[in-house]
Parts: sequence; structure tokens; C-alpha cells
Amino acid sequence: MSHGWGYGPTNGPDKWIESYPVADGPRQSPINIVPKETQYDSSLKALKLRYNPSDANGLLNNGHSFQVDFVDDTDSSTLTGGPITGTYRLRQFHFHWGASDDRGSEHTVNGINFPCELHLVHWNTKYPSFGEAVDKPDGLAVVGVFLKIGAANPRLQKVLDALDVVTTKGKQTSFSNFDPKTILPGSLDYWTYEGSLTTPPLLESVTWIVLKEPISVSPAQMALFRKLLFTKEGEAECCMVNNYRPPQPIKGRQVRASFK
Ligand SMILES: NS(=O)(=O)c1ccc2oc(NC(=O)c3ccccc3)nc2c1
Ligand SMILES: [Zn+2]
Repeated sequence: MSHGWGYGPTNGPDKWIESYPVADGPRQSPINIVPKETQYDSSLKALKLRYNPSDANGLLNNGHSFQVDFVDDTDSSTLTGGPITGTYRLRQFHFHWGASDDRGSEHTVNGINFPCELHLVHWNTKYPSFGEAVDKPDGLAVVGVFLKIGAANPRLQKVLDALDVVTTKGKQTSFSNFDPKTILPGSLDYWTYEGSLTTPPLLESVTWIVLKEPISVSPAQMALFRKLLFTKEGEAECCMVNNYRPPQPIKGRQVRASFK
């Protein structure tokens, strides 16, 4: 790709392999989850998510999505239990969404797309930093949460209300005192499998933990995501929509379920 990767016809997911050959590797993400083909594993532990709202530290339009960053220099916001061993620290969360409510998620369930998917990105503290962890097979754990069209979700509103000042690539704004646990569903039942980052560099370093229960989002709230732009201030505007990679080949991987 002569220019940076993206989601358009000339730099989108089908082109990423030109610069990132791992794109057709053995453990790529996302995948289509077929519940009937998953295996219940009674040895899987309950997820333990312990987040400190004061670790929230800004909101950024990175040109591919927007992310809420977290201070990750102590174990104050962590993921433990679940399918992982040890302690993983929350670094950021972000979303993927569609141009319309019929698509936008990265993972699918029985081939069904959701309009949006939340990713909470954690790194393994057996490594000194995110940068050291990002290319290790057990380096990252990402919790994926589906958003399903329904009633407006008041817990999302604080995040969505911050978007109007970060519409263009590179814009950031202060964002603090936010507990990501408030945007998780009531049940923490999950599917888990070994996968990758879903955007370049597509590193095969992610233990995926996809929650079975979606959270709600209203059409009006989805419209707020779609007011963001992929482009910088002053450039020809390109709406930030369809920033999702389609499901990738399972290549013999087992998807385990934490629930019957
Ligand atoms: N869609 S995804 O698979 O969850 C996914 C995909 C690609 C990602 O790159 C990063 N980088 C940082 O967070 C970062 C953290 C600290 C410093 C620099 C970058 N997180 C990612 C998550
Ligand atoms: Zn993501």
C-alpha cells in the first residue's frame, strides 16, 4: 500500500496483506462465532474486571476509531481470571461500527453482524509495557462487547458526548473519571479463543474474550459515532464508518465457552 492502511476500497482489509503478510496467518481475528460449535470448558474461571475510574486519561480520534486511554503504570485497572493467567492491565477501549445499523461489529455470531463492537484492550504485566507485550503470543487480552440496537444506553452517553470535539483525525480531548464497568452487560459469560489484533499490524498476540450478552445502543446514539471523520481537519471529509474487519478463517481453532 502506497498510503496508510484504512477501510476504503484502495487500503481496506483485503489490501492489508500487501504490507502485513500475517493477515493470512493461523490465528487471525475477528471470527464468526458459532455457539453450537463452541465447547463449554468448566475449568474456565469467571472474569475479574477491576477498573479505577480515575485511570481514564483522555479520548483520541486516531483516524481509525476513537479510543479512551487509561493510565497503565500501576495495577489499578486490571483483568484477571477468565481464560488468562496472571494480571493484564487496561490500556484503552475503542469501538468499531457500520454506516448503518445492519453491520459494524467485527466478531459475528451465527453470521449475524451487530451495529457496533466495543474492545477493551489489556496487556500482560509479565512484560514491562504494552509495547513489549503487543507482539507476544500471550501479550494481550481484549474483551469484546456487542452493541445491539434498542433503548438508548445512558452509560454510553458520557463517551458519546465527548465526540463532538474530536471529529477529525488526531484530535483529542480530556476525559476522566469514567468506569468502563458501567458499559458492560449484566452477565460476564464469554467465548474465548486465541487470535490477533483486528487492525494492522494484525499481531497474533490476543486472547479474545467475547461477551455473550450485548449492551444496548439507540439509533440516535449510533448516529453520533457516524459523525466522526477518518480525515484530518482541512482534508476532504471521509465519514468514519465501516471501520471493521470481516471475520477471518478459523483454521482449526477451538472456541471455548465459559457457560453451558
Ligand atoms: N481492534 S483490536 O484488536 O482491539 C486492536 C487493534 C490494534 C491495536 O493497537 C493498539 N495499540 C495500543 O493500544 C497502544 C497502546 C500504547 C501505545 C501505543 C499503542 N491497540 C489495538 C487494539
Ligand atoms: Zn478493536
